[in-house]
Amino acid sequence: MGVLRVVNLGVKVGEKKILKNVNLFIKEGETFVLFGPNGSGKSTLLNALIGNPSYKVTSGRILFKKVDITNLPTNERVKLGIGIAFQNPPKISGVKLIDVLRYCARVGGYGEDKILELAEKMRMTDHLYREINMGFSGGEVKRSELLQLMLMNPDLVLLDEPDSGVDLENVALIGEAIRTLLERDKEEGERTKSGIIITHQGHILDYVDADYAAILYNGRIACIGEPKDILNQIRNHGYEGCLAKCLANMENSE
Ligand SMILES: Nc1ncnc2c1ncn2[C@@H]1O[C@H](COP(=O)(O)OP(=O)(O)OP(=O)(O)O)[C@@H](O)[C@H]1O
Repeated sequence: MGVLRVVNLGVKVGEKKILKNVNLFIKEGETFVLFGPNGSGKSTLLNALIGNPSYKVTSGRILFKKVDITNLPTNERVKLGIGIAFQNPPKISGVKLIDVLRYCARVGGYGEDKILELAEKMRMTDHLYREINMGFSGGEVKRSELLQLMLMNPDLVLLDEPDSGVDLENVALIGEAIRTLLERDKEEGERTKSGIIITHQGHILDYVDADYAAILYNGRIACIGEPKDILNQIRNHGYEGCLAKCLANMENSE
């Protein structure tokens, strides 16, 4: 069953058209990896999926669990089961991490004990009463974002560069957490959680055996394939070379 269907999506930020015609279909239990050059619109796509009002949908539709969410506010999308870990979440003075975690735990149906258990697991116990993201290191920000997601327990997990700027030990911790969040240790047919992971270097792929990947380029999604294969092609041929190869393969198979 399809959990997310994005049809002909166009999105602009301010006056700039970023996404032109994005089409995406994700089944229940599937994890999808999105590559693409800086500024190609990967974060824009995730922001549009979660309903950030700065990202205006100019065309197309977003369907989640068969509900048209294109015009729904973010809190309604969260209630339906979408969660996001931002690349650069805001620092909010006066709001402590624990306050945000309590909101997340309410969404996920968990109590205070689960907050403490997962905070320890994500090594964030010492940060609970600090203002959120204020002075957090890069790795701490990523662990905090994941902790929030773990407490919300969403059905569709949107992860914007969870592995960027993270040291090797933290990549392992984050990788294990994402694997659990996306139920990657369960058998294929038993997974109910789906995800989109944006990554540049692909470190996270050492921990999460994603189902497939694609490149966002020129406002569109192209070059769908096996994640490590696509990553190698990008490494060896660059984005444009990779896209040219994909096009050639498609023509040969027709
Ligand atoms: N609030 C904004 N106002 C103006 N332009 C914006 C805004 N947010 C994003 N953009 C522009 O939209 C384009 C796409 O940005 P986006 O962050 O989606 O790219 P990305 O693929 O995630 O890049 P990266 O790999 O560098 O994180 C960029 O040119 C960016 O400058």
